[in-house]
Amino acid sequence: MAPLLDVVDLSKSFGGVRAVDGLSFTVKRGSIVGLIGPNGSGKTTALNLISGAIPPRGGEIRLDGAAITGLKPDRIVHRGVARTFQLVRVLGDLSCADNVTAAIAFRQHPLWGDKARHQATALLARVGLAGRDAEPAGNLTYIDSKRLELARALALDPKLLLLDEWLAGLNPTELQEGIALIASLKRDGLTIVMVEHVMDAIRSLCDRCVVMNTGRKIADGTTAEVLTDPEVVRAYLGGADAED
Ligand SMILES: Nc1ncnc2c1ncn2[C@@H]1O[C@H](COP(=O)(O)OP(=O)(O)OP(=O)(O)O)[C@@H](O)[C@H]1O
Repeated sequence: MAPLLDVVDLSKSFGGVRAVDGLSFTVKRGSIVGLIGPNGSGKTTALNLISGAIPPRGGEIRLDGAAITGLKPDRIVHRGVARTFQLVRVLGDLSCADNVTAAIAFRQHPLWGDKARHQATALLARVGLAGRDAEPAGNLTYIDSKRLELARALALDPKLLLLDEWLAGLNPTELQEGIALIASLKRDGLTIVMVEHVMDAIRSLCDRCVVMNTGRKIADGTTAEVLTDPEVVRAYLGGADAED
């Protein structure tokens, strides 16, 4: 079967910095791929290119066989890509339910009124925020604001979910809950690309990993293969960037 996501020779420079330099990889439908590498290796830039936040200098991105390269973020959402951000983005003055209904209005086939509210309630429950509909988002703890941001991404009804360090900064108990939640999204059929430094999460969730260093791909394979690759160990796992 054709891959859900096909990234071909993608490039982006900022001034003289080649943030993403000839990056190619594919993501099979229903799989979780980890995008890993040291700080500044180009991972977030790659997510920004796939989600349309910034246009690439060169290369192509195909979703379900159709090019999405250079489309505006709202068009890419409509094609089926949603994301979370490294620094959580929720609307702090609005209730949790209103945060999710606002996102539902941006999907390709929006829902309104009661239908949107019911869907928001279900999505909040899905991410572990059952019964929290009326709570102001600004009152949430760090993990709960991450859960809410995930509900907002799911509200866009994606085929492909991009997670930018969604598991960063969680305590050990929260981390296990977060890993279980992401695993349950995969069981529901979602395809996921996750930028992550938390090695426990990468080991337990990712079918494959793509490793970047200074904008280039240095390894691509099953998680077990990649994490024992001598070049990966030298560039990343031996350094201080990976978290146990
Ligand atoms: N908007 C920008 N303007 C200028 N340089 C940028 C910009 N965004 C990223 N860069 C540079 O591009 C390179 C790749 O950055 P990027 O944030 O993609 O790396 P990363 O692998 O996600 O890092 P981290 O793990 O720290 O989040 C870095 O050298 C960074 O300084």
